[in-house]
Amino acid sequence: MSVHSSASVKRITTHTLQEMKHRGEKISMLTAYDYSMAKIVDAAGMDIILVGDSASNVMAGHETTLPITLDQMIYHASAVVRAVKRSFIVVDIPFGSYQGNSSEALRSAIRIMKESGAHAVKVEGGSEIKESVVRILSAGVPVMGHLGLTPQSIYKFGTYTVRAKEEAEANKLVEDAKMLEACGCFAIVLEKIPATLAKKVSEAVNIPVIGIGAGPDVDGQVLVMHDMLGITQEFKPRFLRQYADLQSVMMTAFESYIKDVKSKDFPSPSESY
Ligand SMILES: Nc1nc(=O)c2c([nH]1)NC[C@@H]1CN(c3ccc(C(=O)N[C@@H](CCC(=O)O)C(=O)O)cc3)CN21
Ligand SMILES: CC(C)C(=O)C(=O)O
Ligand SMILES: [Mg+2]
Repeated sequence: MSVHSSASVKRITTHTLQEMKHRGEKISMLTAYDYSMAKIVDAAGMDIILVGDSASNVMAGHETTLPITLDQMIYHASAVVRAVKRSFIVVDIPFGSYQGNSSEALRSAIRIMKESGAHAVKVEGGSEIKESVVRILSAGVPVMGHLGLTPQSIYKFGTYTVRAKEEAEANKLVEDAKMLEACGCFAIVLEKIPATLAKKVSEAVNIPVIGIGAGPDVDGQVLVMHDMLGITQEFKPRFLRQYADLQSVMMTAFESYIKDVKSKDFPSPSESY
């Protein structure tokens, strides 16, 4: 039986991820928003698939993650769930569906779990959202935290610059990470903070810490799929490593197709009935 047949595939769980941290095996995490792409990411052996609210940018063309709705996140998440056999699937709870109201936070988390079949949710922030985190965890839903650059509060900061360079902000971040661990979160994402601070956080908590622009001394790395594939055009922050130039591959394919249609080369007799 092939390792990719459903019967023999061993699912990644929160427990697997915890063990990986303790073994020192780095955790791989990538976003996916649809069935076809998630199927490839899962088959490649990704540990965690994040149905990120970056879908707002990458899928819908919005400037920020704020406009995407809970219904839209559930639509993306259900498509990903249908494709995946092994990866652990985490879904961002979108802006406005959990902040400042723990009952709504619980309702949103339960809708995601029930309607998409995903395995966990992710929320941005520390002490400000503690009640929501506790409430979601009380229902048995695994929660991933997200500290540092938190794009859902971009208008509070005004820029996407590196976070927690000042000592006060760095101290709060460490305290928030400890708080999230104490509440029972199974992992934390750290976005765009100094590598030294990320290392300190990873050592201060026992749960896996996944970085994006947080240096090498964390327990895993996450990137946005379309950025690392070179489909995204303008977005080239320092933390991004581009693993392919799909933009030019796709452009060539589209141009060839147009040419073949115009020249009547396509379809040929063998492509016709
Ligand atoms: N395509 C995409 N990739 C992402 O990584 C991503 C999204 N969208 N949307 C949601 C958040 C927003 N994120 C961001 C956004 C901007 C920077 C950033 O570094 N921007 C500028 C620098 C801005 C500044 O220094 O003021 C850059 O260098 O591109 C990083 C992460 C990460 N997430
Ligand atoms: C960048 C990652 C961590 C994320 O939250 C997203 O893709 O929405
Ligand atoms: Mg996000």
